[in-house]
Amino acid sequence: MTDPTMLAGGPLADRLTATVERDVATLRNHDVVPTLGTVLMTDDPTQRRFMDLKHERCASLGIETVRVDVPADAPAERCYDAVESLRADDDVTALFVQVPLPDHVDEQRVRSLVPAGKDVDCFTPENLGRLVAGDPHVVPATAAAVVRLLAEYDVETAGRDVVVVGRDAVIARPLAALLSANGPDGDATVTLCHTATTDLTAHTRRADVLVTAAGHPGLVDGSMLGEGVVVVDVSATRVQSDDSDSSGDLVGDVDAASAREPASAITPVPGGVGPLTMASLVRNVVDVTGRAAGLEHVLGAE
Ligand SMILES: Nc1nc(=O)c2c([nH]1)NC[C@@H]1CN(c3ccc(C(=O)N[C@@H](CCC(=O)O)C(=O)O)cc3)C=[N+]21
Repeated sequence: MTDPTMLAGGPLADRLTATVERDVATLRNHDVVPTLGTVLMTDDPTQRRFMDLKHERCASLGIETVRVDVPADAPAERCYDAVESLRADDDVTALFVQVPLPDHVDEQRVRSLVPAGKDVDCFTPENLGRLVAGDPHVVPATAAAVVRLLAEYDVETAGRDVVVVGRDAVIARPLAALLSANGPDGDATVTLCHTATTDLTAHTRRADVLVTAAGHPGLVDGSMLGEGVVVVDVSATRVQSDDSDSSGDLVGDVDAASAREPASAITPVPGGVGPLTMASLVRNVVDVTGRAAGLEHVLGAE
């Protein structure tokens, strides 16, 4: 058996990021400063680290940031107020709310508080609706990352069976809409599997392309895969490694060791979808900023 192709996201992410860097400079030459406002409401160190990475990346590209962190046990109003303050701040050109939010926060209310024109994650009802209708204003960073990765490695989607494990509104559902849309990078037959799916293996075994976004390490192993499947693992869960001094390893939902045998291609975790998610997010920051300033035409195509 030949080893599977490694679907590394880094090289494409670097190319995409280079175009973002040029566009930031172009916008600044037009006196427009791309500025990302973020809201994070969690005590989870992994989620905090993801947010740190976003701010570091923005800083390195010349994108300003305004960061609002709310403790996980604070009243929900603190979260709504944070979004409203960034909404009202004219210097903030782009807005990102990291999920998951605590259970006592009404996520649907938060979605409605984000202005569609500042939304960089297809979080608002309007932008989600446009995406499902086939006219996206902005594509969620993670879903965009998966589509870009499949295109980069010439993984055909037309007419093929794509099985997505997950049903959330930031990754799984938008991704299903994109991959089943009429046209390039679409035309797939998409199945969404989730915690109420009775026989997960029956679905994963017949997948041509399997996308996992459940956040459950080990949920899928090699025995659940069909021969030649392309595996895209979106999840990145931090687990304690044997080395108790380390902060732990990032792992996906798929047991990579046993998946190697059947898979024809597989994403590494980390180094697969993650770097492309970051690049897609900063791409969106520049796009919504340019659009709001009427400078869409000066931004370089990717
Ligand atoms: N509304 C919303 N949209 C999101 O897109 C979203 C979110 N909420 N909540 C949290 C997750 C997590 N996320 C990541 C982004 C980049 C990396 C990334 O850059 N990963 C690198 C490095 C990881 C590391 O070194 O820790 C890699 O996988 O190679 C990972 C994870 C976006 N998320």
